Amino acid sequence: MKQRIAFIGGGNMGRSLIGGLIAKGADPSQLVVADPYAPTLQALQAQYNVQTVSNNADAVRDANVVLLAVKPQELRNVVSSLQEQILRTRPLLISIAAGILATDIQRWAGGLPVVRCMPNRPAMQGCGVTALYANELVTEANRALAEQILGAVGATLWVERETDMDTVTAISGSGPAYFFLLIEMLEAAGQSLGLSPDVARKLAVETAYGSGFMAHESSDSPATLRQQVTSKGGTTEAALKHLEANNVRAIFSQAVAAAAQRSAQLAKELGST
Ligand SMILES: NC(=O)C1=CN([C@@H]2O[C@H](COP(=O)(O)OP(=O)(O)OC[C@H]3O[C@@H](n4cnc5c(N)ncnc54)[C@H](OP(=O)(O)O)[C@@H]3O)[C@@H](O)[C@H]2O)C=CC1
Ligand SMILES: O=C(O)[C@@H]1CCC=N1
Repeated sequence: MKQRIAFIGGGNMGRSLIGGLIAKGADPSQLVVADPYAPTLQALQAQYNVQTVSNNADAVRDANVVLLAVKPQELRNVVSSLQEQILRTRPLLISIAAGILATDIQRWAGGLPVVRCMPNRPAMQGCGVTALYANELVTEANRALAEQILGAVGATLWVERETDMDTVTAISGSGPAYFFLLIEMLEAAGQSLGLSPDVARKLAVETAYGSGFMAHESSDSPATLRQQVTSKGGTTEAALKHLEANNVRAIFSQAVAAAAQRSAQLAKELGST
């Protein structure tokens, strides 16, 4: 069957998924995006030639998949206001919202099955990773369809316990921001030690790219790869000793825990009523 995917929300993540799908060969005529902000729609139309509408109901009319890409705070209103229509057409609902439980979305949708997932922004370049969760209402066909869509823009995996989605969000959903911060910090450090901004940026970005690529391709663990860079009595050892002495691991672990806690808190604040 030819898919018709309606994106509700054309912001950062909606755009990343649309861009990634089109780069992987999706036919733009299969994608429609709804967003209240006209310049967002104009930019998506100009860049990807997808159909754009300002009204969510128009977007879902002929869709067999509705991909919910609005902020968690908007999700209940968005889904509830589409309930009557989607109960008639019965599309597969896929939510990428942080925190919000599949059962809550399902209830707001009048009982339709929902695949909850957590992609990340590198989906835009086709190298994202998405963890998916499905409860018992979701059929094998629903699972296969969700996996096909998210799998077009990167790796996919399923988690069996919904509570794991909070951790997933903290690791891979938010994760690109941690790596971007590291790039920013390397760049700033290079500049403060006298490199020009261009040189510092290029060194930081290329190093992140090369390291990520190497970690992806290598059969060695990240720890082994790190050790291979760290010559005894050398420069890397000096840097890593400083980081370890200042509790970099504990700080990082606490930061990731804070993200996971926020995901769980979003579910409580915005759902389950
Ligand atoms: N950013 C990321 O890296 C990731 C985000 N997510 C999840 O994706 C979702 C979207 O995040 P993100 O793209 O960053 O957020 P953005 O704010 O960039 O995008 C959300 C878009 O939805 C639009 N919008 C607001 N209200 C409605 C509505 N009623 N109907 C249709 N569209 C609406 C917004 O318009 P306007 O700006 O005018 O309000 C905006 O363009 C969130 O739930 C987030 O948890 C998941 C993985 C990664
Ligand atoms: O920061 C957020 O809440 C969203 C979810 C994961 C990435 N961005």
